[in-house]
Amino acid sequence: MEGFVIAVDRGRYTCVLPGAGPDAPTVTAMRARELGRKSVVVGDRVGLVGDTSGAPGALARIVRIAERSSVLRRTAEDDATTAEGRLERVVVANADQLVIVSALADPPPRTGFIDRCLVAAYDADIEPLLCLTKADLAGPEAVLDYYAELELPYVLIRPESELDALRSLLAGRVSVLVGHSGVGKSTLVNRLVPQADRAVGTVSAIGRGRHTSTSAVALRLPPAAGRDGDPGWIIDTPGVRSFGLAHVSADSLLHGFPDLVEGTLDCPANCPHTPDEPACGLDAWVAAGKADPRRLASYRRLLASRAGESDPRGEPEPGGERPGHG
Ligand SMILES: Nc1nc2c(ncn2[C@@H]2O[C@H](COP(=O)(O)OP(=O)(O)OP(=O)(O)O)[C@@H](O)[C@H]2O)c(=O)[nH]1
Ligand SMILES: [Zn+2]
Repeated sequence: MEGFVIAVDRGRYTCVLPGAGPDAPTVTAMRARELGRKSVVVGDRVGLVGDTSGAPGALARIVRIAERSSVLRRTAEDDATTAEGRLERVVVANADQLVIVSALADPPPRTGFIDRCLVAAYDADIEPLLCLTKADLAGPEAVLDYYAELELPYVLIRPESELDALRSLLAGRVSVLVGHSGVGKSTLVNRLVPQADRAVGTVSAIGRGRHTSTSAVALRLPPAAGRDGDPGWIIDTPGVRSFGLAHVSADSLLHGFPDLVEGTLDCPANCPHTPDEPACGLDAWVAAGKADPRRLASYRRLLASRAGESDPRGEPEPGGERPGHG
C-alpha cells in the first residue's frame, strides 16, 4: 500500500492512503528496521505493509520511502563553521510551494526573514508564495517595493476577505506554511481548514515544553465550492520559526536574490561577494541602480551570518531595516 505521511509523533507516523476519501480512517505506522537510519518526515510517500485497516490499535510498517521531489531543510544555526551549525534537519518532503506568511503590521514585516525563506525555497526547488496578512492594518506597498525586481507571487489577507485567490494557488499542490509567531498563520490555517482547530493567539511555543505540537502537520484542504479537482494540502510548521542556512552554499544563497545574480557576472573567479572584496561586481551593480541597495545588504547579512561573523541566530534584523525605512 502507498501512504502519504501527514504527521509524525514519537516514532509513530500517521498516514493517509491515496484515493481514500477525507473521511477514511488514517493509518498509524512505525518504521520497519530495514529503513536503517533514513528519516521519515511529513510529506513523504511511503510503502506500507501490515495492518493498514486504520482500525483502533492497528499498526502498519513503513518499509520504503519514495524518492522525494523536493526536500525542505533547515539548520539549527547558520554557522557552517560549527558542528551545531551544520546539524541539518529535513523539515518537509515533496512540497511544491513554500507559503511565507508575513503580517503587514503587528508584527511589522521582516524582509530579512522573508529573504531567508526565499533562499530556503530556491535551495529546495520549491516555489515561493508571499502571503501578506493583516492587510486591514497596513498596505503592502513597502514590502512589494522591496521585491519589485522579483516576480514573486503574493496574496493579501484581511479578516473578512475571500480566500479564493489563495485557494486557487493552493489547489492540487502540497504547500508548506512558515511564519513568525503572531503573524496570523494559525488564524489563516483555521480559515482554510475550519476543522483543523489550530490554537490562535497562543503567543509562542518558546519557553514551553518541547512537546507542545512543534512538529509539522499536513492538513487536507476542503473542496472549494464551484471547483473540481484536488483542493491540495497545506503543511503547518509551528516549530519552524526561522531557517538556519548553514547547509546552503554561498553560491546557492545568491539564488534567493535573483535580482543580484547578473551583478556577479563580472566578479573575479571565486569572488566571495563580501563587502571587503574590492573587485566584487555587486557594489557597482547597485551603484548603477540595477538593484536595491537594501537587497545587497540583506544578501551580505546572510553571507556574514553563515560565516559565523554576526548574529548566528539570524533572527530579526537591526532596527531601520524594514521596508520603507532603509
Ligand atoms: N487585524 C488583524 N488581526 C489578525 C489577522 N489575522 C490574525 N490576526 C490576529 O493576530 C493575532 C495572532 O494570530 P495567530 O493566528 O495566533 O498568529 P500565529 O502566526 O499563528 O502565531 P502563533 O499562534 O504564535 O503561532 C491574533 O490575535 C489574531 O486574531 C488579520 O488579518 N488582521
Ligand atoms: Zn562578487
